[in-house]
Amino acid sequence: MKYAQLVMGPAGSGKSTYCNTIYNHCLNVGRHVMCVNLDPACEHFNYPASVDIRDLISLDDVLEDEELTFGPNGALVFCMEYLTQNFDWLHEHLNEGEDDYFIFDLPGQIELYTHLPVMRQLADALRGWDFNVCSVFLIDTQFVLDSEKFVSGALTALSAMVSLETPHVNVLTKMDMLSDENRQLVEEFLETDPSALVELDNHLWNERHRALTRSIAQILEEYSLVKFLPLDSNDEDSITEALMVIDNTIQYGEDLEVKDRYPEETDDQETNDLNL
Ligand SMILES: Nc1nc2c(ncn2[C@@H]2O[C@H](COP(=O)(O)OP(=O)(O)OP(=O)(O)O)[C@@H](O)[C@H]2O)c(=O)[nH]1
Ligand SMILES: [Mg+2]
Repeated sequence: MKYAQLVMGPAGSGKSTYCNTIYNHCLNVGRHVMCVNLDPACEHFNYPASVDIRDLISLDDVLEDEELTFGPNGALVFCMEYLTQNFDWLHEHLNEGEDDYFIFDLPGQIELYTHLPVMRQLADALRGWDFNVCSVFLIDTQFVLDSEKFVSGALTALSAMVSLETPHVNVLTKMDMLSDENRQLVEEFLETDPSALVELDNHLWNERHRALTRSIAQILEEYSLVKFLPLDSNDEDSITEALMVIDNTIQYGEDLEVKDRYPEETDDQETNDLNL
């Protein structure tokens, strides 16, 4: 088997930073993972990319083409559709071997996940090449502090989950940016459920639409979409914990000894307990 994390989420939610954080963490613990940039519009990222879509097609290629007349969003969709027509290129460049683990940095345009088929086609192609695929949906922690934003972020995550049909993990990014007070609020939220969050908020819109938000919260609970992993990229323990949940979701290392998965942590009882 081979393994793939599809890192998705709204623009600016921290996808490229997450890829870099996981890459560096794995490097530090002696574990081999590879990053793939599939954002044709990106200008900069810090991880070394094993494959970069811009070698196939970049947003600028499309915007500068005299025969194509797209704005930036149409051009991005064009690039992603071009990728789906050139999956052979991707497969050849991944050149994956047994047990290889890839992290895919994806674009932030949300329509790519919610109602265009390209991401589903990518997930299907990877599954066809014997990858275990897991969607890692990133949401900025600020969203959780505001129930309207939370409902909208969670529904987008749900929509991606339903359309991709991959195992799915939600990650709350930028935990390091929270004040102590807000961090406590988020931690309380992680232990409660969305309906409690909706009840807590006395915003005017929410007062008027309480029945609607309550129903939405109920749907989120029924789909078990209430599980959010907090990630503080400055805290190694937080990264280790989030990665462990994602690895379990992706079924990484079920055949490997714990010592091979976490080379420096074989004596760590907590690690062993969590993987039983
Ligand atoms: N403090 C802090 N800032 C973060 C974190 N993750 C991302 N950022 C910042 O948020 C901004 C967006 O991060 P990116 O990683 O580029 O987000 P992205 O989702 O890849 O963005 P797009 O590719 O444009 O959709 C950058 O300024 C990052 O430095 C984090 O964990 N903590
Ligand atoms: Mg990015």
